Amino acid sequence: MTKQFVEITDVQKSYGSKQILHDIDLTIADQEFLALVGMSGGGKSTLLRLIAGLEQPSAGEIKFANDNPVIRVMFQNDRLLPWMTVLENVSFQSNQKEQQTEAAKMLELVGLETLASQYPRQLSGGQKQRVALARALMAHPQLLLLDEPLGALDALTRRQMQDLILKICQEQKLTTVLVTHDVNEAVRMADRVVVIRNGTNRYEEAGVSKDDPTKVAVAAERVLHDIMDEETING
Ligand SMILES: Nc1ncnc2c1ncn2[C@@H]1O[C@H](COP(=O)(O)OP(=O)(O)OP(=O)(O)O)[C@@H](O)[C@H]1O
Repeated sequence: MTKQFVEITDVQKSYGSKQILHDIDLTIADQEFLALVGMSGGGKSTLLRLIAGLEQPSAGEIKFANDNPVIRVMFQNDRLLPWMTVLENVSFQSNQKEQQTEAAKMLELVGLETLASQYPRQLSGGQKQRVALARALMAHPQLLLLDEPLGALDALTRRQMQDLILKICQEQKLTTVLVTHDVNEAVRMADRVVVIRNGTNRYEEAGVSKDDPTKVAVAAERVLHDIMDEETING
């Protein structure tokens, strides 16, 4: 049987009297790559923040298979510190030799070893996101949460980053949750695509062959249709 990593039961989240999420029931398997898609404002980022423990559910529970799992979040905004070099951003400016060696290793993993002494302003958007990824990996997370991390990138860089993230998640045996507006990206990257609709997870699409563009396109169209299918929502 597949090992579970996160079990989300009957979760609800409200801000004041405004209910954002309800009846969220979702299990994420160990080393699974899950994508969350849905209408803008539908609560995807809220769910990610709940999983990250940055916020608490109003009701229900989120349980992890092991105590105190190491979780890191990567956002659309790279959140790099402009006055620090790439290496310092990744090593948290630690002068400890071990920390620096580890940071250099992480930079190599994301293909940026030659840019260690540059400053964020000298980097392209894609390179900055690689630094952000290296920084997230420094903690050796078991769960990597990606909140639209590639949203600001051009199509080609975005595709390269998708491949890099997939490769690293596989190599590092990470459990990953990706929030994205891009349904094609979700279908292409994830083992499972969950649609958040009307405040809950009502629809799931299993991953398709990532190397078959036709299958990806067909599955993406199906997911898109489901996100927008008002009749099904009300029915
Ligand atoms: N701290 C907060 N206080 C009050 N309302 C909030 C707060 N955070 C989010 N919301 C509201 O919750 C709803 C869901 O927001 P969320 O960012 O989770 O959606 P999303 O699906 O990630 O949207 P998008 O795809 O546009 O990023 C929105 O209506 C938003 O205004």
